[in-house]
Amino acid sequence: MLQLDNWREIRVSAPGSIMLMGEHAVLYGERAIACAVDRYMRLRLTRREDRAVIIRSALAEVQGTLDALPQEPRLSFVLATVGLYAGRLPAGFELDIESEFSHTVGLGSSAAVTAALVAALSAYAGDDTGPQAVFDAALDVIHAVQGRGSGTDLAASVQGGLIGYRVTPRQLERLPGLPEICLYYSGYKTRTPDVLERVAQASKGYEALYLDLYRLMGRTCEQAEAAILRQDWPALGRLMNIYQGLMDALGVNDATLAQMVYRLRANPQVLGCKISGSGLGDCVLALGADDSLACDYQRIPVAVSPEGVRIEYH
Ligand SMILES: C[C@@](O)(CCO)CC(=O)[O-]
Repeated sequence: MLQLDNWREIRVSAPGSIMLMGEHAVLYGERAIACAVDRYMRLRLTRREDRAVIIRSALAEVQGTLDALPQEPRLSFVLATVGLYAGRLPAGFELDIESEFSHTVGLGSSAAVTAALVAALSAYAGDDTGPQAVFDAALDVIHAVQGRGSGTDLAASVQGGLIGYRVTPRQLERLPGLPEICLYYSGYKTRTPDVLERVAQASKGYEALYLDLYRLMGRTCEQAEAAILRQDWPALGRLMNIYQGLMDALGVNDATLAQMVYRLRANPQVLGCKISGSGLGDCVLALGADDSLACDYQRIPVAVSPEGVRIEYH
């Protein structure tokens, strides 16, 4: 408890994350694989004597009090998190948010900022800051802001490393590392809730077929976990390609993403590649790297971050 009494500043970092496999199917009870990546969201929280709340980030600045915070859609996850804790905090605070990655690329910035802020405010409130408590509170915020969400990227961000994950019954296993992976940003994205709505519309009249697709995605993901455990990278690449075919069947592939995928697959150094995340834009993930695509699409080299949410008291 000494650290809770004496701190002047709480610093929290949380890694970004990517989905390696399991997109969409994880919402239907199948397993997913995600990893924390070495790009971090960093927060600095200093306490105030009064009830003022001042939040500064590259996206927006907000000033209010614990009792009345303004609306700011660009900080919806941050403000929802503050709202969750406002009644339990002894006084106001100033918060500086710095991100090592843009919120437009698919590195799970909403999950990372929510995880980091839940940890910071839990520390300030004297609550449990363990990974399970941070995960549960952050998932509540994500559900409140965006509706559905499996929490896969959040789990990776909180725990760090490469993880196998299932929603119910909740399972989370650490997996060993990966060889070189690389993301390529398509230049546009469709919000996950909108992609989910498109899939829901497309599945009308084909519900049983879609459930079979989710089951196949789940089997593919389980085999991918086995390939990771035995470090069989050609097999993992092949399974990524199979999963990409299933994403296409689901209707979340498009012409640009398909072209990126096929250009990457033309390189023998790329063992496999697929959309990472919900689809209809955002990023393609390659197992291996390819320089030729980098002149047309932003290349985002990433490595697995063994570290999840980290709290420091100063
Ligand atoms: C499409 C989805 O499976 C992945 C989005 O990154 C949604 C989710 O898991 O919450």
